[in-house]
Amino acid sequence: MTAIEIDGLHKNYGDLTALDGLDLTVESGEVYGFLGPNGAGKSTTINLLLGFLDPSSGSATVLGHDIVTESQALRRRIGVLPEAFSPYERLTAREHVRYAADLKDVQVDPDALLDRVGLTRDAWDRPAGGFSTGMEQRLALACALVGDPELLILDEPSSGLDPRGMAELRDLIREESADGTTVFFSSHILSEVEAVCDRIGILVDGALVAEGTIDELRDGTETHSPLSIRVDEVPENLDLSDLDGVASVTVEDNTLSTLVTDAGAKIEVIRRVDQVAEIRDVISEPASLEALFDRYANGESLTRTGDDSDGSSAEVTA
Ligand SMILES: Nc1ncnc2c1ncn2[C@@H]1O[C@H](COP(=O)(O)OP(=O)(O)OP(=O)(O)O)[C@@H](O)[C@H]1O
Repeated sequence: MTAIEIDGLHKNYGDLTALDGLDLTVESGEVYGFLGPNGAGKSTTINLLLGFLDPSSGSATVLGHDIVTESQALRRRIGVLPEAFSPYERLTAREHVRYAADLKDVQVDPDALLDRVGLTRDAWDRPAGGFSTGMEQRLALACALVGDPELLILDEPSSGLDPRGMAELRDLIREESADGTTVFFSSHILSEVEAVCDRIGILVDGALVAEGTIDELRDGTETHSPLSIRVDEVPENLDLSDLDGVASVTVEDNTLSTLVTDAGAKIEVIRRVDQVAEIRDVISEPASLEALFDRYANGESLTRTGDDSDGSSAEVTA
């Protein structure tokens, strides 16, 4: 079954096109990471899905409900963590959760939910006006979980959370997913969604530029992976310029650091170096997630390690 079906969605704010014909499908039970740089249109998409905005054109359904004509019915079945959650200053944490339950017309055990999101017991009966950003975010998450929703829509859920809070959030998403809940969450950090998402969609300028598992995204574009080779002594005039797929080479002490596009290029580099020097160690790493995201989101070329200005490394012909 399909949890979210978006078909040619456009949203204009005056002359500005925020969504430019977005097509996207999220299957029931999936954890879908909705990635994009600032201003890509992630929050606009979420606000449209929740019926808070009307599309300029196109259509979408959430749990089978049309987002324009059936938004009230669908909101009862989903849990939402909005981008800018701002608690009622005078209401306590417990009162917030009870209020969220009243809105959905469901029974709730506030203590169990507040405990689950890691809000410490001493904060449960304090007015939320004095909460830190991280506490506010945990409270928002507790409210989103009210009524055991079939679909969780989380807009930048880790903002304001410290590393421990982010790890707990990942655990919570995994638990919800194991229970069969569909999770759709937005972020602009690929490493954050990579740990929990089945699939990732990358939104740029209001349209998807890539979609798939992290491995599919890696296979779908040319990214540069670091390969370092430590040798007994780096020979002078080492020239790798004729090798395909070698983006850059730098030397620091006895280590050659290269950026290469594929496994074939790695092997060629190692062979060439092996002919002229004694190899002591080889370290090969996958392309960084940041590089992968940049590649899709900004079409940016990768940072070249030979650009060091302090003179500690030198560029070799590549
Ligand atoms: N109410 C509005 N009126 C006018 N323009 C808007 C409005 N809301 C959003 N925009 C513009 O629409 C575009 C998409 O914004 P949106 O907030 O959806 O992006 P986003 O991907 O969620 O960004 P961020 O990661 O910064 O939250 C941006 O150019 C933004 O300035």
